[in-house]
Amino acid sequence: MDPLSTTTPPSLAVSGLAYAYPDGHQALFGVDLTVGRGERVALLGPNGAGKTTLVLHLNGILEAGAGSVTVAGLPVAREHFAEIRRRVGIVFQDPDDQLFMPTVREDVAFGPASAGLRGAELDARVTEALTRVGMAEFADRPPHHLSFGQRRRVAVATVLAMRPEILVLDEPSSNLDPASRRELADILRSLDVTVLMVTHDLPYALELCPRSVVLSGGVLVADGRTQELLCDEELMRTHRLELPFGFDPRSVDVPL
Ligand SMILES: Nc1ncnc2c1ncn2[C@@H]1O[C@H](COP(=O)(O)OP(=O)(O)OP(=O)(O)O)[C@@H](O)[C@H]1O
Repeated sequence: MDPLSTTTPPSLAVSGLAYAYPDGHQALFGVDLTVGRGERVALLGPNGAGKTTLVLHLNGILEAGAGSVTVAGLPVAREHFAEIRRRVGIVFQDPDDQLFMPTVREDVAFGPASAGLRGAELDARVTEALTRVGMAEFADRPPHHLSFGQRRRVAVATVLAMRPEILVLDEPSSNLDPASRRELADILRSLDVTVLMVTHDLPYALELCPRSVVLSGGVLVADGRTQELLCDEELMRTHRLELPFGFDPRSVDVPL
């Protein structure tokens, strides 16, 4: 056993997190969630469950009404925002929300350059991130000349270039054709990083994430092996989680 394992803090620790929007709508009720280093966890739940609200607490876009969030032991608090935003890399559903520079290279360099990296170190960081998503040969292309699937991979690279502690993906498989979907799954599986993936695509969750948690009505109602949760018919029915017609979660070879 790794002698550090008892002392290294988890990538993410959410404790008693509650939040009400300014209009009074209570979106989260005392959520507890711990994600260990290198885990890949799917965050499942019906529309309006509070998934986005939870994610927006991870890098301080929303401030906890009660409870706490820490990332690798560092509290998500105003005084740590710069470091927290480096540690928590969020890939939004629409890559065009993240790509705004004239070239792919400049987009990927933007974060590390803002953090002070320069010259050869910056170039190496950009190349490393683009190589990890299989987009190195596109470095000098304008992002808007790329396909949607390629832009999503570049959006992942912009986040990886910051060497995040945790990669948070919002619906990573949406709008991808089957080949791009599989390629992105291969990329995500190859990364040595903690992943929290918000998705309604249950087969994708099963393929990529050994563990899932289910949020419903602002409450974390299940936490376990993805395959077991997807086979729990009552859980699935109660929380409006539906598998595609004819899809049998038992038939999939799942990652350990
Ligand atoms: N700005 C806001 N003001 C008030 N209520 C909000 C606001 N944003 C979201 N909500 C409410 O908070 C609850 C949780 O919303 P949230 O967007 O976190 O759900 P979600 O699980 O991400 O849903 P989806 O799967 O549809 O993206 C919902 O009832 C939603 O209507």
